[in-house]
Amino acid sequence: MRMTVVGTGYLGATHAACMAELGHQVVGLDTDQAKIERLTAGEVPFYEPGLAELMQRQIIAGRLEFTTDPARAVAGSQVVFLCVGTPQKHGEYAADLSQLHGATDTLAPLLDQPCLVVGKSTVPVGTAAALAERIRQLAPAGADVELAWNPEFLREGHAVDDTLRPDRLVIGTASGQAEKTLREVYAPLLDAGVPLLVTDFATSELVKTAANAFLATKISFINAMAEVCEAAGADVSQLSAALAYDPRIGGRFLNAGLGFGGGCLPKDIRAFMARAGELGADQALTFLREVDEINMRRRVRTVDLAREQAGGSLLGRRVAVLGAAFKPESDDVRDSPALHVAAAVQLAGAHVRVYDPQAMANAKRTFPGLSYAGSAQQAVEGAHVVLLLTEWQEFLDLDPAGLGSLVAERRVVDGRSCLDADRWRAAGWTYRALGRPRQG
Ligand SMILES: NC(=O)c1ccc[n+]([C@@H]2O[C@H](COP(=O)([O-])OP(=O)(O)OC[C@H]3O[C@@H](n4cnc5c(N)ncnc54)[C@H](O)[C@@H]3O)[C@@H](O)[C@H]2O)c1
Ligand SMILES: O=c1ccn([C@@H]2O[C@H](COP(=O)(O)OP(=O)(O)O[C@H]3O[C@H](CO)[C@@H](O)[C@H](O)[C@H]3O)[C@@H](O)[C@H]2O)c(=O)[nH]1
Repeated sequence: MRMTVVGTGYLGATHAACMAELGHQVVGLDTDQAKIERLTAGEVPFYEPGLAELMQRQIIAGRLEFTTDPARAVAGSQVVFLCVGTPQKHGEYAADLSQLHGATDTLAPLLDQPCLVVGKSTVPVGTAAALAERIRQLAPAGADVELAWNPEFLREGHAVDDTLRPDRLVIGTASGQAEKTLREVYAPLLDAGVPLLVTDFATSELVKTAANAFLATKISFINAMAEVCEAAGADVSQLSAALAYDPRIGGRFLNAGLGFGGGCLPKDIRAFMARAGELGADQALTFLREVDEINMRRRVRTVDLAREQAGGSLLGRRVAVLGAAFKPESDDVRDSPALHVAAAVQLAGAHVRVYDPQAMANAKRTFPGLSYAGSAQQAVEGAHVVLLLTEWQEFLDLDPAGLGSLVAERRVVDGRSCLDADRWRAAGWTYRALGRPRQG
């Protein structure tokens, strides 16, 4: 099937390559000329394991191409996926839908043949219904251009696998024809047993925001427990491990630490609250404000721990920050807790040096005022405190004894509770982690 993927960022580039992998003829469209040039050359403009190889294979096979030309992109397409960004509005909780409206206003007038537009971006409930109406008005093919909503659940760092082997597919549509088309698009996945749920527009939009709200709540729940553990002298890592044995609770998304960031969870729970308010259902989601606040307090508490480790003041102290990405296996620094903490520690008067295996370029662009090192070893040289803020495998593999010979003082804050505390203590380090006792 010939299809267009509009927006070739973290979601769209992955989706385009994976649709080609399923055997479709795919054109990726973006307004960013530089991005399209890199993609055309088979270069993925961000770090996502396995994506470059897949993309290059599909380009060579002639199933995948990229363009900035909207008319060329949609010519002859039976399906147009919308994968543009829906960031948080500046200074507000609500989602900024301008990319979505911009893409629709450009593309709909070009749709003069029957086709299916499929929204994948994360949107406030009610967006799809309004967009369907707008597309019908603008498209020369009128009612022959249908809309379906097909939210995406992929995680960065696992994007290819999550797209080719999703837990489920959700399709919001009122049209039997739209469902039939999407069943064809995803036929190899459905044949492999991936569950498909067909809902109305509103439910499909809500499944996505509810899923992210639940995940954020689970993380903030365990981080709230970490606060109590700190007050009571208990250990949140042991608590979480014990809770995980109950299959009704489960151990995933129960890692206490610096909390959630990235281009999805923080902005999605805020947009969800804003939309619920518009619908008069704001009371239903007041707990998400607490979820957000618990999460942001983890960043403040990490700076406090750094200060404690520095002997009461960060002024003039050298602090190494290991990690800049919002999570490992990604170069994404959108709302990165690691960089937030690094900037706050610098603001408190410390000399900060940051290192990340993949996110250096994005970090430098976003926080040009921070200093950066070329390796973990370079970052920790002469440091009074080491902050581990993103749990890259490279950092878990560090030898605490070897690292200890490079620092001025062996003091570490494990912001992700991911290091072997006993091993670090045995190598002479003062080890601190959120929600865990000083010793033991
Ligand atoms: N990143 C993820 O892991 C992920 C996962 C699931 C859902 N989502 C959702 O998917 C959407 C996209 O997220 P992302 O992380 O890929 O964002 P992104 O910012 O990386 O990518 C968006 C892309 O859209 C392009 N764009 C903007 N306006 C355009 C237009 N008019 N025509 C063509 N291209 C245009 C931008 O240049 C950019 O390349 C968001 O709604 C997000 O919430 C993201
Ligand atoms: O136990 C945990 C698990 C995660 N995190 C943090 O939570 C954030 C988000 O992690 P993750 O959900 O793995 O990353 P994303 O790639 O942002 O994926 C989320 O957001 C996407 C965009 O909406 C959805 O598609 C995914 O299903 C959803 O998991 C990161 O900062 C993690 O460090 C924790 O602090 N503790």
